[in-house]
Order: sequence, then structure tokens, then C-alpha cells
Amino acid sequence: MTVEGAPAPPVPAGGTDAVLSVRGLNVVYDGTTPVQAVRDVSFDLARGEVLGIAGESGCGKSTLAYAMTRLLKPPGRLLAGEVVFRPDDGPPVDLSTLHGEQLRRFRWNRVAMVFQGAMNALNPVLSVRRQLADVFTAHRPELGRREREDRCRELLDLVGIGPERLSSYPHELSGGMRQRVMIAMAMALRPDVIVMDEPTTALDVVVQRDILEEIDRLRARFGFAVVFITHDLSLLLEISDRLAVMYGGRIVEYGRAADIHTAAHHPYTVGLLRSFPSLRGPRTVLHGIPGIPPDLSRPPPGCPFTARCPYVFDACHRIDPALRPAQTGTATSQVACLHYDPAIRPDGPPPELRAGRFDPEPARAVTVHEPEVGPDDHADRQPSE
Ligand SMILES: Nc1ncnc2c1ncn2[C@@H]1O[C@H](COP(=O)(O)OP(=O)(O)OP(=O)(O)O)[C@@H](O)[C@H]1O
Repeated sequence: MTVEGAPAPPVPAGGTDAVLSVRGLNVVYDGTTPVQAVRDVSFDLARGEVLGIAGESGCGKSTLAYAMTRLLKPPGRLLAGEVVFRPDDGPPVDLSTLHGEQLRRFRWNRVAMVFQGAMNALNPVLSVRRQLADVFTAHRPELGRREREDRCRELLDLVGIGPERLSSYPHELSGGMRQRVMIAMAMALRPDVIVMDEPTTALDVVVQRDILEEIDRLRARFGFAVVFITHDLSLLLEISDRLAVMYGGRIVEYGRAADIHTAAHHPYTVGLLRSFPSLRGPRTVLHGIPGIPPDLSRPPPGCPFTARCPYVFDACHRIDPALRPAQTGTATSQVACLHYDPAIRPDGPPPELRAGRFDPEPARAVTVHEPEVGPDDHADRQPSE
């Protein structure tokens, strides 16, 4: 369900320095009850930055990753939106215009992807050497055998694996090593963007940290941008320049990671922040967010977070808020919450929310009195109203 009549999605920070621009992306999974997995998603990925995408399971993170790399398969279908890649050595490319061989080349050369559970995606009957070399054979046919071998060694070295492992088969490697091999493959052709969907979730914390440090080092050296997807917000706060928090298929908060860390705006982001232990900071009492995310085959009217939000008020049940600049806190953050809509809440959000506190007890939810609003006062009103 899209928010018809809503203003065009705002163009977040990033501007002309964006290597990838996503505008108004809507994805549906067709079926007897279609699932609208991604709704009106827009963002810019700046050159060399790490954009973290956070959110609970089922909020549309993977679908977004597939849609933005044109890897979506039926029953998934792009309903609307565009993804534009801006190389630094040529004109912008609208991804929807690429097909067949052009698209295949684009994926490895320009935007590479490391999938969820990618370490199990290596072919079990081929050696590491063969799998890395195959990337060069397919995309750099001009390279001779010796050069290919050198590149394979160099790649493994980049991800901290010795050349003797070139002869290994996947089952002879640890999970962390297999994941490093997958990252090496993604980097093989020096892409401008690497999309990583839960690349370290299956690994233990120490290996996870090693790999994240490796990714950061490589990014600093080669300058590629990273879209890093995980449900673990505390991890994203550490590694991301900017963050997009997804809920119910939409981005509900978007801004600099440091700003969101110190001043989260959306009640969902505040709740998420209180659900994860910090990787470094002091021990704190953790509070989960009661309830479950909405069923995207039957999205609720109004704001998708209504059923779980301690700050819900009448208008939230009717109006699906658009992402808009937050009127409090930092200038870069955007938030999809009616508490930040000056037409509805001229005094801004309640002080508890402003202070980034999340009350996990819905029974103690704050009472908010909303002003009378005329039917035409909000462009982001549901069409059924
Ligand atoms: N192939 C499919 N067919 C139908 N619905 C799907 C399909 N894949 C995903 N969905 C639905 O789309 C919604 C978004 O799923 P998606 O996997 O993108 O979320 P996610 O945030 O990445 O979750 P996770 O972290 O568990 O992968 C969910 O409601 C999911 O059930």
C-alpha cells in the first residue's frame, strides 16, 4: 500500500556526490495476498560512505537490497521507483535500462553484493582458486593465467588469508574464512558499491569484529561505498556514516549515525536502541519493543508502528506519515512520525521522546492531545480517508 497523495519522497543528504540514488522504490511480492515489502524508499549513497540499514526481521531490508541491485526475482516485482548509478567516469546510469549482459557486467564491476549466508554460497566442489579465478575469466578475459593467479593471491591477502588457502575447498575453511573469501570475490573487480546483507550474522562476535575491521580498512584503501544491512543497530552505529532505520517496509528515520546515536527521533529507533547492548559502552538494562512488526500483506491504516508505539495518538491511526526533516535535534535527520509534523504537533514531540527515552510499557503511554486538523491539511493522508 503506497501513500497516495503524499509529497514526492524527500531527497536526503548526499546530493551530487551520490554514487547511487534510490527514489520512490516500491516492491510487492505477488500472491493471493500480495505483500508490499518496500514502500516509498528514497536515499542517496555518497561515494565511499557506509550506509547502515537497520530494522527487525521482515521489515524489508533484504527486499530493498535485491531491488536496488536489480536482483529481485518473481514473485517479487518493482512497482515503482528508480535507482540511478553515477560513475565518476561517465554519465549516470538508470539501472532499469540495463538488461542481460550489460546488467551482469554492471553487477560485478560497479555494484557487488555479499548475501545473507553468503559463506554457504561457495561452490563446495571447486577450490578457492578456481572460484576467484572464474570471476576474472568471466569479466577480465584479457588477463593471462599468471596475472589471474597474481590477482587471486592479492585478493586473498587483502582479506587476511594466506595464499596457501587458494588450493583449499570451502569445507576446509572456517565460517569466518569463507565469509572473507566472499568479500574478496565481491571486491575482485574493484566495484564502486558493495551491498552487504547480514554478512557477519552467522559468525561469532570476535570473528565478526575482525571482518568488520577488515571491511573498514579495505573501504578506506579503495574508496568503495558500502550498504550494510543488519538487524543489529548497535553494530551499525559503530560502522556506519549514515543510517536508515526501516519499519513496515518504509524508512522511518534517516540521518547521520552519530546524530541518531545521541538523538534518535522515531519511537521505533529509540526502542531499537534500547534493545541492543552497546558493543563498547557500560552495561545498561535492555528493553525490547513489545509486540511484533505489522503483517505487510495487511498493513494497518495510518502509521505502521501504531500498535507498538508508546506515544501513539489519534491521528497515528489515520495518517501514514511521510519522511520529513525532524524539527528538533540535528538538521540532517529525517523522521516519519506525526510527532514531528509541525502542522499536527506545533509544540513538537513530548519531552520523553525528545530526550530519546522509550517507555516499553504501553500501559504507561503518554497521552497526547492533538489539535483539530481539517481534511485537507495533510498531503500524506491515506486515500481512503
Ligand atoms: N519470496 C517472497 N514471497 C513472498 N513474500 C516475501 C518473499 N520474500 C520476502 N517476503 C516478505 O517480504 C517482507 C520483507 O521481507 P525481507 O526479507 O525483505 O525483510 P528483512 O527485513 O530483510 O528480514 P530478514 O532480516 O528476516 O531477512 C516480509 O513480510 C516477508 O515475509
